[in-house]
Amino acid sequence: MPARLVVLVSGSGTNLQALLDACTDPAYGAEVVAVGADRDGIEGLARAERAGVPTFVERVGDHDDRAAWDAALSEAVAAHEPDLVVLAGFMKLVGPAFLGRFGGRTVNTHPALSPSFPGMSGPADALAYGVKVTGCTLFVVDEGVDTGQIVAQVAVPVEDDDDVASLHERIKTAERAMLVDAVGVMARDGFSVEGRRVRLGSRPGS
Ligand SMILES: Nc1nc2c(c(=O)[nH]1)N[C@@H](CN(C=O)c1ccc(C(=O)N[C@@H](CCC(=O)O)C(=O)O)cc1)CN2
Ligand SMILES: NCC(=O)N[C@@H]1O[C@H](COP(=O)([O-])[O-])[C@@H](O)[C@H]1O
Repeated sequence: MPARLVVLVSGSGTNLQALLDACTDPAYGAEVVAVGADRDGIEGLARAERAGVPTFVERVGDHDDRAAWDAALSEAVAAHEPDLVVLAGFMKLVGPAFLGRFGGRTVNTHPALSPSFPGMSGPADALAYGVKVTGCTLFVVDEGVDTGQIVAQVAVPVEDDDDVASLHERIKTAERAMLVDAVGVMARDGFSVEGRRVRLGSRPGS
């Protein structure tokens, strides 16, 4: 049985598209069973619809408070019975209700080499700092901001003439490959977390 993925997005969804494309190969070992978002009208949702994948939207403003939103998001995700939840450009912090249900099996892709440059502007912060190498990180989501245990990282050079857009595009090319590779291994072979360390391929027989 392929692993069931629920993917959460807030924007253009190119990382989601990479997963959708990978999942067309049965050997990949996973299927995207639903795509959720915190806002309407984004290309990420359109990509899911074109692929025939069910979608849902939970907007913070439609709920009494952040905790109610977090609970509603958790319910919407749970309805699709995921094995793994992938935050792929999802620009909201998930909270205690979500992590109580999906903690340890939710991963987020981030456009910087953690623990450097957490938050919503990783490429801009790396450029402003003047680093010569940045990259992308896939990590297991915890209650902090980009503090979870690291599953995979790929380094990306910063070029002298980069602006934020050119640097972010170079990172995103590496990020899509990293995401597809790591999620595929997690889906096929399992993973375990011991302290800060993530071990891939911990399923018996893998
Ligand atoms: N509990 C966690 N949730 C999420 C994490 C995480 O590490 N722990 N990673 C994020 C993605 N992220 C950057 O990597 C990130 C996303 C959003 C924010 C943030 O402050 N968002 C604001 C709203 C901004 C907006 O709507 O445009 C908010 O949540 O109120 C910081 C970091 C995925 N979630
Ligand atoms: N802090 C979260 C964050 O910065 N996320 C980043 O948003 C982009 C989404 O691209 P996509 O919508 O084309 O997949 C990705 O680079 C992702 O890492």
